[in-house]
Amino acid sequence: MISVASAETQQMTSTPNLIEIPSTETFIYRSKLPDIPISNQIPLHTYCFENISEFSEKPCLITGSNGRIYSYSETHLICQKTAVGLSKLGIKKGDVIMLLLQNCPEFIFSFLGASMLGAVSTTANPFYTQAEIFKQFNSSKTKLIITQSQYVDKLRDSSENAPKIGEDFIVVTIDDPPENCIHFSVISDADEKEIPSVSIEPDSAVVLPYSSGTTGLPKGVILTHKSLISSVAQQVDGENPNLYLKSDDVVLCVLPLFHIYSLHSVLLCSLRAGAAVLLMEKFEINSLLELIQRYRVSVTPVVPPLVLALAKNPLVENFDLSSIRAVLSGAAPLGKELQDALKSRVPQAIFGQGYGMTEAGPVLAMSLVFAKQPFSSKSGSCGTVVRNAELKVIDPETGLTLRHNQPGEICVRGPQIMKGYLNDVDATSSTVDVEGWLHTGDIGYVDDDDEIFIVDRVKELIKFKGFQVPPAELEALLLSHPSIADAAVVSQKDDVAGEIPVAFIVQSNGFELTEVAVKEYISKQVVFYKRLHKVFFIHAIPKSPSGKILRKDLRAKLASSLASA
Ligand SMILES: CC(C)(COP(=O)(O)OP(=O)(O)OC[C@H]1O[C@@H](n2cnc3c(N)ncnc32)[C@H](O)[C@@H]1OP(=O)(O)O)[C@@H](O)C(=O)NCCC(=O)NCCSC(=O)/C=C/c1ccc(O)cc1
Repeated sequence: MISVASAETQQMTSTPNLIEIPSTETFIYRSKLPDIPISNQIPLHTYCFENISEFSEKPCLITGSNGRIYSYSETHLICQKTAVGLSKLGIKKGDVIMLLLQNCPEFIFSFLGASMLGAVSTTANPFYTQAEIFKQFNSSKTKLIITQSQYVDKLRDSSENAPKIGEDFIVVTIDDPPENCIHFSVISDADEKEIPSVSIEPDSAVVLPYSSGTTGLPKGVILTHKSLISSVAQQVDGENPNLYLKSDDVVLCVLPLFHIYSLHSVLLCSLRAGAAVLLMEKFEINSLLELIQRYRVSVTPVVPPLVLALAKNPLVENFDLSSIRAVLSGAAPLGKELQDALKSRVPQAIFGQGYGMTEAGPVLAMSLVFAKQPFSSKSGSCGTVVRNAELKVIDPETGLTLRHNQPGEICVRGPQIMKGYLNDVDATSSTVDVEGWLHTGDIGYVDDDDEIFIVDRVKELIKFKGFQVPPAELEALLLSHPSIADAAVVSQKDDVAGEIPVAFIVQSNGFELTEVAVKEYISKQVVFYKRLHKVFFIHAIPKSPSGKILRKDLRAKLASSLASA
């Protein structure tokens, strides 16, 4: 639905002899679903468990690895106990804890327990290197880390001024605790009656994921109680929810909870709706299929590489996937051929895409095929804008809004978007403008049926299997190499991963460097998905007069070298 909103702000002056510029209309897209009242003035945990009396004895969390099932009442109780346990370790309102965990029940107990104290969880990939973990640790001012014992070695930095476990921060492990660490049971066995009473403002942070946004290095994205509640409500609340989840649904949680897609659209949406969440620590096709069959999984939020695995792997034929009623794909574009290939294997399921971005809190658009009273949707579309929000498409040069079918930068506004980047006013103001519009850096258009199609990206970001690879981070590492004079990292299309990072390098005079040496230099310092897949040696990095890397030129170079190969 399109509505013509207030005329764009014009600089009007009272000087009589100035020519008046005709006002320009702003075209704003809204959901086909009506706005709903959203109770976003309460804390996130209260909102998630608000309807718990309707399903308190139903399964809430199912642990795929050992079959342990936690009912809603049990989950709620352990979250409260964990809140008390964390507070006994000194965690209080406004403090940050780091969840360095794969998917497991303790992730949820800790996240919601911290929320109950008004504390904030920063989420991180346990595969991060020591340097990556400590960057986020220092930036977020983490006081306590919850992790698994196998990752504790990475938290021991022997350099002199580095923070030390037990002295400068606390480490809690969910399995046997190594030296100076505390077992999770110490916090989860606390007496829930001792829960401190805290007043939590809707605008206070509850989660702090890291994202590089449209440009630069990873930054802490402040998502508040209000923003996350709004985003969950936009999906699952109202008489005709956009993403209709039922309390007898079993929702697959194989995507990592340390990213906002899974945290929001799998966990929080399921909790609000009373559905069961099936937790898988890591993706492995055989156990995934076994678990879908055993627990009659009905909703599967996925990313395109998982669609590929399910569509192509011959093992799929050996399992009963008839329980799946909905397949939601997000985080990267899903091609029609791939969608159709999986559709032929699970013909009873509805397919659709969601469009999210950490900074957008996260969901901008969701396919209406998932609504309780659904609308049809075209393959390739990533949905229509969520309710209680506005979306516009602007010409990146002029900032003027574009109408149907004209590609431009997608912008979104609503109560769900981030409060801002942590301690980074400049990055915040170049992402969220003074009128509250979040500029995504994605180029797309809205068709005549109000469906959104993403066609390109103005942002630098590379997405490997849905994971963010910020080129600026790899470029900074490359430039720290003594034999590298200049460097640029861009994406190359890839059938399996979607995109892979490749580097263009200018060598310093007189030094000989090999592709293997450059790749090794990077892979030692970064998590697996940021590794370079190819290195090209060139004489100069193409740059604009202001010094900006001309990434489009490099991508074109790449495409032509591939074509001639
Ligand atoms: C499940 C995937 C698709 C595939 O996993 P994989 O096949 O294991 O491949 P990986 O490349 O990830 O793993 C690399 C290696 O790490 C290994 N590994 C891996 N987990 C383990 C392990 N727990 N132990 C031990 N070895 C391991 C794995 O086995 C593998 O080893 P190797 O085969 O030797 O290379 C994985 O890539 C993945 O989770 N990707 C999704 C990332 C993601 O969630 N992104 C979302 C960002 S936020 C966003 O964009 C929001 C959008 C959004 C959109 C819509 C919405 O509604 C809301 C939001």
